[in-house]
Amino acid sequence: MTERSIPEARLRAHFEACIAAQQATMAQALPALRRASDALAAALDAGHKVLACGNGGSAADAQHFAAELTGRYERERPGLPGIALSVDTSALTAIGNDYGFERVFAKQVEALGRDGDWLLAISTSGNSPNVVRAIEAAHGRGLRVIALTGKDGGAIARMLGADDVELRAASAVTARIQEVHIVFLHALCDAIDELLFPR
Ligand SMILES: O=C(CO)[C@@H](O)[C@H](O)[C@H](O)[C@H](O)COP(=O)(O)O
Ligand SMILES: [Zn+2]
Repeated sequence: MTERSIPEARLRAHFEACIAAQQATMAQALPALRRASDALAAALDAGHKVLACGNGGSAADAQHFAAELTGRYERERPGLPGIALSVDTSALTAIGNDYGFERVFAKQVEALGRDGDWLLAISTSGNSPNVVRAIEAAHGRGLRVIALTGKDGGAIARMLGADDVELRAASAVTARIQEVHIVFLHALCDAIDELLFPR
């Protein structure tokens, strides 16, 4: 076992930076989060579905959210239609191999997306080309977009329409942005439960 030990101050700094990012985001994102919550709940209530995509940690977030829709969040309720586009290795490798990695989500959006569905597009930089292409495909298929971003919102912020919603984490650090994104996603789950399945 190593005799080296990480200073507690360094560990504390993670929490402090996370808290600061959460507070800065809370100060500016609640109206957009409310709009996203209401829109998503209404779409699911009308029988539409959510497609979710992102890379790396954001792929995990997309899967996490889809699982909370199809399974459950905090209360017992019927499953809701959410599909993560990052989970099908055959689709990812075939589309990536045949069309290029930039098309891995877009091609699935074209195949699965229907008018009235929503795309949950997650990118901390707002610049991942395959997420950008997924949003283009979504717009072409009549889907609206909830984009989870950070930094300056990147290319994604500039391509959203008036019917889309950007939820931007107020941080320039990828890890902090991801931590805020998880709060956004759990808040959306809670709002969906509260609006569609009130206790
Ligand atoms: O989780 C992390 C870093 O915390 C990484 O896996 C990270 O998600 C990857 O580098 C992604 O490719 C970053 O893409 P994006 O958030 O800029 O769209
Ligand atoms: Zn990470």
